[in-house]
Amino acid sequence: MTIARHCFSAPGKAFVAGGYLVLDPENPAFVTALSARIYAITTPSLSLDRTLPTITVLSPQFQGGEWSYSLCRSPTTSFVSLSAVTPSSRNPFVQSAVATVINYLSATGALKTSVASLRITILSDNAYHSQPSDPVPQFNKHQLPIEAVPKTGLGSSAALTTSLVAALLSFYASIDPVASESKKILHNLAQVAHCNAQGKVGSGFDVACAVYGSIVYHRFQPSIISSLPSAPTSSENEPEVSYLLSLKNVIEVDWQVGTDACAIPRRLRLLMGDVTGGSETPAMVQKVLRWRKDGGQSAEAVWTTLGKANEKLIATMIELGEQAVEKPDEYDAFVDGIVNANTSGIRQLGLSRGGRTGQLFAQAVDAIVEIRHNLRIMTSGSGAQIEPVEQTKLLDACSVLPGVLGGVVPGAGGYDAVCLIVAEAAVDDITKHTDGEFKNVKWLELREEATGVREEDMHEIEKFL
Ligand SMILES: Nc1ncnc2c1ncn2[C@@H]1O[C@H](COP(=O)(O)OP(=O)(O)OP(=O)(O)O)[C@@H](O)[C@H]1O
Ligand SMILES: C[C@@](O)(CCOP(=O)(O)O)CC(=O)O
Repeated sequence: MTIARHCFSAPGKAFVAGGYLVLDPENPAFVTALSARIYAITTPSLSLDRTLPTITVLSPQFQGGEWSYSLCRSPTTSFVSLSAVTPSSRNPFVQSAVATVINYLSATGALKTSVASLRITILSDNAYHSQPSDPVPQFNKHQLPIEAVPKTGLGSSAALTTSLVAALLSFYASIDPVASESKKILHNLAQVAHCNAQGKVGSGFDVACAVYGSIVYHRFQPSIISSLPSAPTSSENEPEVSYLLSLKNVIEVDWQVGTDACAIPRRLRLLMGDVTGGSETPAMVQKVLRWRKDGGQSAEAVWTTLGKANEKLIATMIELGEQAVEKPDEYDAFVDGIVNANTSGIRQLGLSRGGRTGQLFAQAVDAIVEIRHNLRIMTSGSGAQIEPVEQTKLLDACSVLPGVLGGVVPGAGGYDAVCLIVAEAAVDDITKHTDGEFKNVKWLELREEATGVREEDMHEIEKFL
């Protein structure tokens, strides 16, 4: 008998524009999906003779990467409780993904009465975690538990949760999780599971990007998730029934999230520079929100102007993408000309020639300058180090390199990374800069890959198992 194995993968993210403002559902954020992915491979168990089916998630790249849960379904309420077979090692994201999907499927009636056991193997691209400087194999193995391996900030928990939810939906409900009609359910389940595991309701841009790929994101109202009761921990009929009902409602209702596709236009590249440092996002969010609340009209004016600059960058990227398709000659001629020009040179060229394409390039440069200007006002006003002085120097140094349209501190900002938009043909020369202003930068081999969750060809993956 051949075992039907499947593999679903989801990408990491770069949060290019819209940090903080995205917490208001009306504001857009530009989030691009990256070439770094997390893969979840299902292997069904052949033995169906267990009284309690188990779901085992293995993450063989990390020490102790095995989390196993026995499932027990209440015959009266259909609530499924999980008991950890490996209680000493906890993985909140794995546990939450399993509990949320299985209970949702139990609530809808899609979960069969005799549930088969399942093993899911996780593989994650090396880019998610810091690697030693010597060459490492693809899917490198670490000698430490997952929580102890330093992260690079690409949204590993969102990609993990999304690929796991996709694998579980496919196996237990024969749902094709990557079909466009199922993506809403996949997205909502992954958001609920991710928020529960994180213990907070964030804006959800990382999960949305893992599902939909590169997008203009508008968040959901946080009350959608915060209104969901916590999963009952002792077996009592009434809370179990009401939990399942609420879960089903929350997953199936329209969250009105914005997930329109928006990618970096062809022949341009997103270039990420890792800057060794770290930032505490929740503390920064608190400072920014306090500054906005206490800052009166002047803070509100900065918030609004920054929002307009974000919208301008997004609209420009969308229109440039259209130009690249509809006016390929004009577009290509202009892109050929910017490889030797720096940020202000590209702006000049754009204003003096290049037709609509040139105007759009100049507009992109301006939008990035305006975003950075307002982020710096927010930095000094709030005390949150969004674009700290060191990052200002680095971004300014980047903008005098040929082929650089501009760059920002991604996400919440801080000392983690810089994110540049550059001409593809200039990448090799830009990444040669590793001294002086660039001495703390590690140029990453990542690129944008706009696709969200997808099913992989098992033949390609098999060799890594
Ligand atoms: N390959 C993996 N295997 C198992 N668990 C993983 C894997 N990758 C991530 N996780 C889970 O996600 C947790 C990391 O989540 P966390 O939110 O701290 O990081 P992140 O999503 O990468 O953050 P950031 O938003 O800064 O990019 C790990 O401790 C682990 O529980
Ligand atoms: C500040 C914020 O808008 C972005 C945080 O992004 P990151 O964790 O730095 O990738 C918070 C959020 O969107 O949840």
